[in-house]
Amino acid sequence: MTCRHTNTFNYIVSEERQLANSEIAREQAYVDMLYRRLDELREEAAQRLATVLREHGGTEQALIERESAVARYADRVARLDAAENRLCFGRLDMRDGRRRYIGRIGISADDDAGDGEPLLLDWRAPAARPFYLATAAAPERVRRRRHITLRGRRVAALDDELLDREAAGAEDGLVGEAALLAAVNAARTGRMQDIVETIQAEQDEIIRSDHRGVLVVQGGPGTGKTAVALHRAAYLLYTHRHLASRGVLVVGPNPAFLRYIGQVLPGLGETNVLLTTVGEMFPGVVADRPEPPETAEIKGRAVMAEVIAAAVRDRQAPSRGDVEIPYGPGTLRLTERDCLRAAERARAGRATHNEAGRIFRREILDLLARQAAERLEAVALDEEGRPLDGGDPGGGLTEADRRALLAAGYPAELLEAGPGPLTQGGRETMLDEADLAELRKELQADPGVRAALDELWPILTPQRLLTDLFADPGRLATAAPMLSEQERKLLERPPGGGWSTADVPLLDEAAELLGEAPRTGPTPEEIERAEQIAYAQGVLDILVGSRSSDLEEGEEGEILIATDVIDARRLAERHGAADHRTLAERAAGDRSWAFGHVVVDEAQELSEMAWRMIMRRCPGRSMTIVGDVAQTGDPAGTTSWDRVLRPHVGDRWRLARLTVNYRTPAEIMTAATRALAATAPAGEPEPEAPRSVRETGVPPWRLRTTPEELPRVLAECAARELASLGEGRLAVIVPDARRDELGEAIAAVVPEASYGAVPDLERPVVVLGVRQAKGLEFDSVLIADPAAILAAGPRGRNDLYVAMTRATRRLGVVHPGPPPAAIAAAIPGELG
Ligand SMILES: Nc1ncnc2c1ncn2[C@@H]1O[C@H](COP(=O)(O)OP(=O)(O)OP(=O)(O)O)[C@@H](O)[C@H]1O
Repeated sequence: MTCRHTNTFNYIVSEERQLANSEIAREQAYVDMLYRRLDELREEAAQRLATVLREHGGTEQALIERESAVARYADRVARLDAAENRLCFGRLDMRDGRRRYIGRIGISADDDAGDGEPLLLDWRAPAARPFYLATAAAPERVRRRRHITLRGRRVAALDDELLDREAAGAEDGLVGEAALLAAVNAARTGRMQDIVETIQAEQDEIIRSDHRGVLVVQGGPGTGKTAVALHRAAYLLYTHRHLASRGVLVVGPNPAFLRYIGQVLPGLGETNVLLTTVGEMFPGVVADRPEPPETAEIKGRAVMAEVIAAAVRDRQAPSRGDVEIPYGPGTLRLTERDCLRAAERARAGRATHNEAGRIFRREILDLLARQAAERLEAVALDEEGRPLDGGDPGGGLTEADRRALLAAGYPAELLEAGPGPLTQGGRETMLDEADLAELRKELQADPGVRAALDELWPILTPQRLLTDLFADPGRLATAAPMLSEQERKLLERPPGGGWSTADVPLLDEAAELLGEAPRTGPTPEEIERAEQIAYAQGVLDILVGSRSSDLEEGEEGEILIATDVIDARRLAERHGAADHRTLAERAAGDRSWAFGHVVVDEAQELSEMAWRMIMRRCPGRSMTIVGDVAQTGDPAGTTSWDRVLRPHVGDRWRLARLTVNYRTPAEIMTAATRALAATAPAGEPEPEAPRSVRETGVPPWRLRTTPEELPRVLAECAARELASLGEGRLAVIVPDARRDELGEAIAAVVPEASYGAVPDLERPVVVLGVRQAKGLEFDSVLIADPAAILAAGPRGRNDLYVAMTRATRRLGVVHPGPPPAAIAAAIPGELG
């Protein structure tokens, strides 16, 4: 399918014609009025914000109200600022003669009245919907749809479609062809743009879907999956305002991609959104450790959940025979049965490992305390149970006992006379409950006992669990008998060296089972809070000091002063305890944050373990999942939506499809599909290629070189492409393993080139490893050494397909030696 211009009228504006064109002048007047109103609203919101920021004091309730007003007005200011660029982009002329202007936000003449005809409709409002849906075949009471192009605050062009059947004769469903073509043909900037002006009907359907559960959007390259997912997030935040308090999580494939899409939602005025990669989802962990793909693949398997659970269990009173603990002058003994029984009790409540550990330790300390108590008595009583110096056993220890016990190394506190006798073995003992509690405390502080307890049921952080597991083949063998020896070998590694992306879902899984580890020291927040309280105390001291110096001696104060009604803690709360972090910042630091909606982009890349982690972030299972199983590059990634989703939502998910490619011209799309088909394993169905929205008449090309010459030839090609590109961006996509080497060679010839772990996508040239190119797009793409991309792993063919479909205009391939079959099939002729 290609665009036609049957029923559109374009008003192309040059400086001279602009004034002459009465239509444009009329629209300009309307747009001027909208911007005046926008300025007024901004001014109002900024003033309100400034006023609440100036307020202080008052009750706790007033503080809370003030905080929420600050957040509300700051949000409003951000929204109004975001609307500046292309405030209004459309007009609908309805059959009944009414007009609706469509824009980035809704604006009415009187903001407080809330009724009356709006001056501008938010693109997400139901009344704006015909702008995206109306066609000549189904005009939805629309007579004319007008696209208004603004440059700054000036109307630069108008593009009209008349939606009556006679004028139209159109039935292929593309809406606003001229505006759409202008958008898809525009030079790329390295940052994704929003598509509010040209959303197509099949996309609108998904963006506004009222499906509350899991919505999967499957579509080929360039069909707007990312764009649709982001616009859906903006739509949901607008339509269901309560979502803003839980926020929306967007999970993308890599940091470069997040930067690429990073401004779309703020540009739509939505800020309660956290963008993240899987590797960034465990607070406090930076997942930058490289790892062989085979290891990552094993770590991504669902069975690793069982491995982690077994690894945790293996740390709970492992049966290693009786335990002897040196204590005081003797030894305490725990039998294996004692330990197992305590472990059973600890596990009975289905508590997390660290919570259950508290129960286990209490049980064991009880046992040890009783043993120690018996030993105490043995020292203090003769064989018949009589006190050594004739004292009364029920009445506590005599002075002589005390001296003997102190000399034997028993703590002095225990030898204080307790409140009453304790029965042990049917007879009264010298020690009562308070003594036993004291003994427990002593035991707990004893290094020998602590070491034994740590061995039997250590307090574990996820990091410690995984470090110990991977560092110890014995532990691995116990926890992962379902893996082969060779697979376990791939998991082994010495402690230290940081974390890989595939470790992150395992850490998260472990955190679920372990629960919070009791902290040994204060958190930075607690330290800050203590400082706030100390400061507040200082303020109170000054107040009290000055107040008392005003009073005569003995005079009672009648005037209420601060300390009469408030203490330091509450004063600190009033002035410093408000959490000023944005919702996204708070959510990013909190592993247990439950998001209102989760968007997963390039979802085919996620491993089964990563899905488990993401599902935990969204207990309500309100999700938009977008991806393309034909683009799966990660060996642990998805080949079937049903397979990955079934364990989490059964069959309660819906599939929507996108079929039109807005990025890749037909010539390139055909080549990419041929390359994919040429490498298809036997029995795999023909890949379904999305229909490109346009042809460019520029065929992809390929050039043969030698392995030695590749860096030089590639750099020369990059320089040539850049020169012919003018505005726009060029990507050189290379095998992952050669990214830096080839990046350096290219940068030596083309100094504008950026490469590295997080390259600057706004530079004219960027060199990317093939996995970094996921989800991105460029005006021109050069692919280097396709054979190495294909050979890099089991999903090499998908990676090559992704690389080929990143281009919006031109594609070239440079291959050392003969082309691999996929490239020969895709691009038959070689450049001379
Ligand atoms: N309705 C539209 N109007 C204008 N541009 C659009 C429209 N839909 C998509 N596009 C553009 O098409 C390009 C591809 O969109 P997007 O990146 O969302 O596709 P995708 O399906 O996620 O691609 P891939 O899976 O290959 O990464 C983007 O430049 C996007 O802005």
